[in-house]
Amino acid sequence: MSTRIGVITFPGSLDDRDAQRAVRLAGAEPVALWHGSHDLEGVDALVLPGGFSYGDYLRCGAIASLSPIMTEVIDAANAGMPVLGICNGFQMLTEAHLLEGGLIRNDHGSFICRDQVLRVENTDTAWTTDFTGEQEITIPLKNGEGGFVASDDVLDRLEGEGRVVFRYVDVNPNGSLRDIAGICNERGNVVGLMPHPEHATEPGFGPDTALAMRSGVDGLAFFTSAIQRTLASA
Ligand SMILES: NC(=O)CC[C@H](N)C(=O)O
Repeated sequence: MSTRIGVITFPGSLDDRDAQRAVRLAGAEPVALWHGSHDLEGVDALVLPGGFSYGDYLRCGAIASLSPIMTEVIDAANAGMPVLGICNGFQMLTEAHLLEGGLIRNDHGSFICRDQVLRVENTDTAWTTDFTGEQEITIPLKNGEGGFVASDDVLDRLEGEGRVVFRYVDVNPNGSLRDIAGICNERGNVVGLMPHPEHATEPGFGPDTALAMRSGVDGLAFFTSAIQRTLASA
């Protein structure tokens, strides 16, 4: 039986279909879940996708983090289920306090869209075991509120505990403190990042490989990692 990975659609989600496709390309079964439901339909892992939930009103992800299904997401995350928040999904995970810190407006004040190089600094999380340590990957970045902020204490703790999972390389595109692109919770089952792995899973449809000199499918390993994790704990 294949791993079933749920992708939650919120009002204003944009990348839910791409996330479902990435799950399928990685070899798992995508399960479409709705924010207004209280049923995770027995999935083995969860993706909170990118987009503009509730039109980014209040703060990006703030209203969606109060959706009915988030009660179940929080319970599942606390029980150890692999949960990945991508961009708007990362914003929701910080708003729901499943991840520390917060995301604020890019320091240059504009929406940004680019192929971004990241360094994978923790390969022990549920979503990164298929990377090698210090591996540099290129995946798309597209957001208006991607600046990661936290107090010095929290930043020191995240770094000290190896919970900075991804760091921006070459360019810091948004003013994120300490070049942080993504983090995980203490257990390593909940991961959030601003760039978009689901958009780099299919040759010819991801980053500009001529420019990046890379495969263009660096995002696939997020999903294959989660599949390995769910099979290992089955
Ligand atoms: N791609 C996204 O998920 C964007 C998230 C959010 N709407 C922002 O602009 O910051």
